[in-house]
Amino acid sequence: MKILSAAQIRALDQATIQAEGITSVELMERAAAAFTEWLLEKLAAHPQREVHVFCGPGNNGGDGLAAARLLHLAGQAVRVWLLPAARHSADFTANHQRLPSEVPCIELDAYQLPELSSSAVLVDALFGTGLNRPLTGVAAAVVHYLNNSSAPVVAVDMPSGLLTDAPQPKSSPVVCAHYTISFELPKLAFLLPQNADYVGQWELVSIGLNTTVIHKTPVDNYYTDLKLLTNRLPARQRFAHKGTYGHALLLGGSYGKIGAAVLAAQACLHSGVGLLTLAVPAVGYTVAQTAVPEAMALPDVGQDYIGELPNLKGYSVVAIGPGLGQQPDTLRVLEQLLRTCPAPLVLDADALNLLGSNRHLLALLPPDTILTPHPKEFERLTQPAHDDYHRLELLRAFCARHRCYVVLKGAYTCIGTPTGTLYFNSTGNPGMATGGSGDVLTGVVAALCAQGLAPLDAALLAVYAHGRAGDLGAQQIGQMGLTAGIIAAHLGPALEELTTPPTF
Ligand SMILES: NC(=O)C1=CN([C@@H]2O[C@H](COP(=O)(O)OP(=O)(O)OC[C@H]3O[C@@H](n4cnc5c(N)ncnc54)[C@H](OP(=O)(O)O)[C@@H]3O)[C@@H](O)[C@H]2O)[C@@H](O)CC1
Ligand SMILES: [K+]
Repeated sequence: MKILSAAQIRALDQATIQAEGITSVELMERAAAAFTEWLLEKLAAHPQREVHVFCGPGNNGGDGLAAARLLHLAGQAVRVWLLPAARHSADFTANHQRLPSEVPCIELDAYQLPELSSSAVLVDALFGTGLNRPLTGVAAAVVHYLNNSSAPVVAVDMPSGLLTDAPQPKSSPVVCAHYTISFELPKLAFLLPQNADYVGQWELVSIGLNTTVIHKTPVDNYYTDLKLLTNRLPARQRFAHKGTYGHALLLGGSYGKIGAAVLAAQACLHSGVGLLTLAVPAVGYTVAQTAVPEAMALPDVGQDYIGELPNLKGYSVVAIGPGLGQQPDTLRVLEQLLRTCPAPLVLDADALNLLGSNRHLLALLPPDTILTPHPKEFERLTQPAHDDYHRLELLRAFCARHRCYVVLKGAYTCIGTPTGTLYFNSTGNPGMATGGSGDVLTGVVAALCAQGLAPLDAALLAVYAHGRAGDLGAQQIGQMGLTAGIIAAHLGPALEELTTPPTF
């Protein structure tokens, strides 16, 4: 799915109106109907709750007015509160006029805001994608009022006060919605941790915006869904043998952290790799042979940490990092690897920390290398970010400069590419915030690279499948009970869902 800017969304609305020969009020009606349908479904179990719709002066307020009418027509108790304004949009006015006279519609007074019961449901239709400056005056007072209410708040399209694709000034109040019901496509603001308290749980409802125009709109940001991943993962071939699916070399583990290497290895094997060699320090040899008998174990000369680079001949990918430690000898191994690796390279965890504390080595990164940092590891490679938007700028610059792919891990893991396009992942859950989860991801990325996938495809599919495996695991034992091992165990079904079946 594409992620459009506020300006592009406006243009798309206009293009849809033109292409379909409808009026903008008719498009607004679709938006209001989709929102109302969502809300009525939520209210089905609590039909006695009164809905209070807070409307601003633009089309977001128009959506609110139209939704209030539709809720009333559906038999729902509803009340409208209007923000005082000098000007209103044409579609606001049209829907204001269409509001049945039985629906109470009252202008808000900052000094006398209504007292609402906690059983009420509050709809925030103050401002949407047209916000162009911080909220002040009555609008700011209403936002504070909504945020202090004990009733649930449902935002129409955007929580009011939040900008669609840029950070809002610190002084600007923003509605903290419990739910945000947004139209057609996700907004960048929804995907960043700094906005989590504003956006709450977000959902998309379709209003039939023109697919041809969406297809033609150039964007820098994508939200990775199943459709975007179609045809990227080939089905396994009938006459395949283990050589068909590549040979991965995984270097990791140190005293006390052999488990990280083991988890990465298990994930790699669950992700379709043909052969796996697991290079660990001597202390981990028996562990590796026992825990992952499917892999060939390669004991290092170092007892507690890796101190020597194995012969790299014959491998289709090399991954290094899980549980690696940051010993000087290991740093030398990493440098030698960067200088000599003939195969695609995946760097994670301590391999990234070693790079972060020896930044001159970044110049040695082979093009198309995949790095899988969490935000702290990424900052060690670049600089501290002022906020989540700045971090995305740093990500773009880093990937362009080093011609690499960076998998920036988080709730919506973001894959940066050398061309500047960012891909935000849509799968996964908070249960995956647990030790070893990242090691599992490294194993999946390595396995897909070993199978000959291009780095972008490998990164996109691995991140999606890893999240999906976490979701499947959580369905069975809940988010609290999720462990990295359980994520690894669900990779098979997750990847199966992504596999392209043979054409009929
Ligand atoms: N047909 C369509 O296009 C569809 C659009 N849809 C809906 O429209 C929404 C976008 O509507 P929109 O563009 O009218 O913007 P919106 O967010 O309502 O606010 C703009 C108004 O607020 C004002 N204003 C701005 N900032 C302000 C501030 N800080 N403090 C005070 N005032 C401020 C600004 O006026 P200004 O004062 O700048 O002249 C203007 O009057 C979108 O989110 C979706 O919900 C759907 O129905 C689908 C079909
Ligand atoms: K809103």
